[in-house]
Amino acid sequence: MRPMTRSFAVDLRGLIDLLSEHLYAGPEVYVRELMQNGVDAIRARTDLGDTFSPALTFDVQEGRLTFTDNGVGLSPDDIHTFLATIGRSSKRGSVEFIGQFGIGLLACFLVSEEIELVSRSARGTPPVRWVGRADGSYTLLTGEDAALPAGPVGTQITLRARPDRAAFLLPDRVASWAAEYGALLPYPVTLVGPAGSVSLNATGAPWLDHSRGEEARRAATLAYGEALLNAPPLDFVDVNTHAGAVRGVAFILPWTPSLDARGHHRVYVRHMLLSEQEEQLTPRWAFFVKTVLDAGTLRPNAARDALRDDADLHAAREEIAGTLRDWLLELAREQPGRLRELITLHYLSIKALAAEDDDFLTLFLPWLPFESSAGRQTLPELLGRSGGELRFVADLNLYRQAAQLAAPGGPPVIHAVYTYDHTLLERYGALNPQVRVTRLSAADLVQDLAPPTPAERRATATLLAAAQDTLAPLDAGVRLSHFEPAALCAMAFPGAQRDLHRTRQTVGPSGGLWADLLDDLKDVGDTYAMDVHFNLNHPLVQRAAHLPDGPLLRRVLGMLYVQALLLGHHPLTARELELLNGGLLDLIGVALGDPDASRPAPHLN
Ligand SMILES: Nc1ncnc2c1ncn2[C@@H]1O[C@H](COP(=O)(O)OP(=O)(O)OP(=O)(O)O)[C@@H](O)[C@H]1O
Repeated sequence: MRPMTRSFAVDLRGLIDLLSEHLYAGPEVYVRELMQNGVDAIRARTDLGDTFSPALTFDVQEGRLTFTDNGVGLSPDDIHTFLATIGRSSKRGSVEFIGQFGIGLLACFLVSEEIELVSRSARGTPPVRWVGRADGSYTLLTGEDAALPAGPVGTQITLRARPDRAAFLLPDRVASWAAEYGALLPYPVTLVGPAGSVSLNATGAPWLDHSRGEEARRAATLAYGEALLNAPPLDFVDVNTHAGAVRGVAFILPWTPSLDARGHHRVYVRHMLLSEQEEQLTPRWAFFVKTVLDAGTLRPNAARDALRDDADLHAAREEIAGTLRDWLLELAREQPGRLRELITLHYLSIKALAAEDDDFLTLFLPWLPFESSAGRQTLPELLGRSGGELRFVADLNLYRQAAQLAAPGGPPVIHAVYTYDHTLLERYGALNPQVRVTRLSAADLVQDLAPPTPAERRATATLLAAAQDTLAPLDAGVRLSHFEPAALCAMAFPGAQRDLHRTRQTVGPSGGLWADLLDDLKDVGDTYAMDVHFNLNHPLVQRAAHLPDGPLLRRVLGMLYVQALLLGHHPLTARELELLNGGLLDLIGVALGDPDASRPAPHLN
C-alpha cells in the first residue's frame, strides 16, 4: 500500500469546549478577546504611520452585539492566513501585541454560533465579509465578489447571542466588563445601547497625565487610589521600568496588611486588564503597597489571567523592588517624620526587606520596633537598657517565661519569635561586632536561678523527695531554686526531649505501636518532658517545706506544678488536667468543710 500524507482535521466544537471548560474563567472573556484584538489592530495601524483617532465601540441591541475598531483591518489574504487558520497569529514573536496564540477570537463561540466580520485593511485591499461558524465552516466574500460597501478602515465583528447565553450580551453586563478590561485604554471605549451612547473609560491612567501639572496629576492619582482602596492611600510611588516597560503606581496602604496578603495587585498588559490578583511583578516583601501596573512588553499566558514567568518578568520585578527601596531610603533622608508614621503601620514589611538586604538593614533597623519584656522598643533603646547586649528568645513559651524572669530595670529580653525578627537581630550582630547579640535557650534561663545553700538543702529534703516522687509519674523533673520575681511559685521549662515525652503522654496507654515506639525512645536519655523549679523565695513554697510528707503536701505540689505549666502556656496532658480538676474540687470541698476533701489524689499517692 502506498503511504498516504494527510493534514490534521480540527474538531472546532471540541476545541471550543476545551477553551470554555479549561482555559477561560467564563464566557464573558469574549469581550476581552474582542477588545484585545481591537487594541492590537490599532497598534498595528499606528505602526504603519497612519494618522487617525483610535476608538473602540460596542453596539448592543436585542441579543446582537457589534464591536468596531478602527485598527489595521484585514485583507482577504489575512483572513485565510490568520483568521481562518486556528493557531496562526499575525502577532507571534512581537512584544508589541497582546495576542500571540491565534485562538482568542474563538472565545466568541462561547456566546454565539456565528462570528460575522466585516473589515477593510489600512493597506488598501478590497473590503471583506467573513462568517465563521462553530461547526468549523466559514464563508468569505470580498469586495470584488460582491457589492460590499467600502466603509472606513477597521473591523466590525457581529455576534448573535446563543439562546442559552443571552445574559452575556445584555448591554449593562457588556458595559461593565468592557469598562473593567479597558479602564486604562488611552482612547475612547463607547457602548451604544438602547439607552443611548455611554463612555466607558476615562482615556488613560491619571498618573501618566502630566498635561495639567504635577499637583493635578498627584491629586488625580490619589483619587484613583482612594477609589481602589476605599480609603485614602498614605502616598504613592511611580513605577517606570526598563525591562518589560512597566508603568504604574504603588499605593502605600493606609492600614497594616496581614503578612500573607500577597497577590492583590492589579496588572494590565498594553493597557488591557490582565488580573486583579497579580503576585509575580511586585516584590514579595512589599505587602505595604497595592500596585496598579501596566506592562508594555511583558507577555500574558494563554488564559490571560497572569503574566508569563520569564526573564523579563524577573528583571522588571527587580527594578520595581529597587524603586520601592529607593523611595523608602529617600523618605528616611528627607522626611523622617513621615517615615516614622509609615513604620508604625508597615514595620513588618520593612523588616522583611531588611532581612534580605544588609544596607537597608543598617539604615532602617534603628527605626524598627521590637517587642520586649520592657515593652515595644527600638534597638537603640534596648541597647541603652542592656549595656550593649541584645538578648532575645525565639520560642514563644520560652519568651513568656523569660519575660517573667526579666527584672524590671534590668536587661530586657527581646521577643524574636515572629518572622524575620531573629534573622534581623543575628544579622545586626554580625554587622556590628561591638554589639553582643545572644539567643537565650531554656538552659540560659535556668542558669539565672540560684541553687539552695547546703543548709537549705537539708531543710527542704522532705519537700524535694515528695515533689520528685509526686511529679516523676507526670514526667517532670524537680529542682528547688531561688529566683525573681518572688511572686512566682514555680516555673516549668521543657526538658531536652520535651516533644517526644509529651507526645508519649498525649498518646497514652492505648497508643499501640506508636506509644511502644515512643517508650523505647524514652530510654535514650534520662531527661524528663518538663523541668519544674519551685521558688524558695516564695512564702508558699517556704511553708510547704515545713509540711510532713502526705496527701496534702503532694496535692499542693501537684497543683503548683500545673499552675507553672499554665503560666508557661504549656499544653496540659490528660493526667495534668485530671490533677487540676481534682485539686480544684478539693479546694472547694475544703472551703465548704467537706471532711474527705484532702483524700489522696489519683496519681499522687
Ligand atoms: N480586530 C481585528 N483586526 C485585525 N485583525 C484581526 C482582528 N481580530 C483578529 N484579527 C486577526 O486574526 C488573527 C487571529 O486572532 P485571534 O484573536 O484568534 O488570535 P491572536 O489575537 O493572534 O492571538 P491570541 O490567541 O493570543 O489572542 C490575529 O492574529 C489577527 O491577524
